[in-house]
Amino acid sequence: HAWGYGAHTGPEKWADSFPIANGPRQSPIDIVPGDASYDPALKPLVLKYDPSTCLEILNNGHSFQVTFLDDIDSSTLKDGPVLFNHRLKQFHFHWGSSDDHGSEHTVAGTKYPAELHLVHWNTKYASFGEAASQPDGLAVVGVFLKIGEENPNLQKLIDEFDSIKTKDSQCSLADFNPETLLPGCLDYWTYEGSLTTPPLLESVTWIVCKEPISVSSVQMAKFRSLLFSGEGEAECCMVDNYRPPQPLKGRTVRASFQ
Ligand SMILES: NS(=O)(=O)c1nccs1
Ligand SMILES: [Zn+2]
Repeated sequence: HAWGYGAHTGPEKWADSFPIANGPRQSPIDIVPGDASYDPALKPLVLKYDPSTCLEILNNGHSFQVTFLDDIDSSTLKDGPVLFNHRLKQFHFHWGSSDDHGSEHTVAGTKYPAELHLVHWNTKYASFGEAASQPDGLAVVGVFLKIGEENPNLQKLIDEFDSIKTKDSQCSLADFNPETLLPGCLDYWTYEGSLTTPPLLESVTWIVCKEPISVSSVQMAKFRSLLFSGEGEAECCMVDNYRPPQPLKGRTVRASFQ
């Protein structure tokens, strides 16, 4: 039966179908700033996004996701810890059932109410699918959400939720600029990890921003009004769609800042 976040399908069960769940470079992790090593050779992140490449917003039964046209180099990630150009494929979120938890990465044990993932693939490969099977195939930028001021840019996505309430629903989304979801400061931690959802492939260079963006408690409640369940099925609120931190297994976390 398909993977999920419920008692019988959740992260503790994923290894049954995806044994890499117990692999050497799994994500997320608890980032301990005191243990991270500042690397002066790390370049600033260069993120250039083109809003016209935004295609649609969808509910895939695990999260809500905004997908981008990735057949040309119009929304890209360069520099930072990566050696090659990467193209934006999609972004999505993970969140909790209340404001005191929900992020996947944690910072010295601190949990945020949600975490944004901007998923990019290395254009030295032909497609996302091929890149996802390579150790240097993907680069995911993680941004924490912290309870505070209402976020007008997130609100543009929340305003579409009535159209994507149930699993496998989608609607078109034009001219959304993901740059509006980035924090002002792009200081980051970086480490070699994996997808945090099955198939848990160990192909991700993680780039986790130190500075969170804001979200209001009311906006978080609207995230929780989405459903894991499909139309006509018993309603199951989309909450706690996060994997907990995994063993570091000797990996080094580098910091782009002192
Ligand atoms: N949560 S994640 O960004 O690691 C991801 N999982 C599957 C595709 S992208
Ligand atoms: Zn994710």
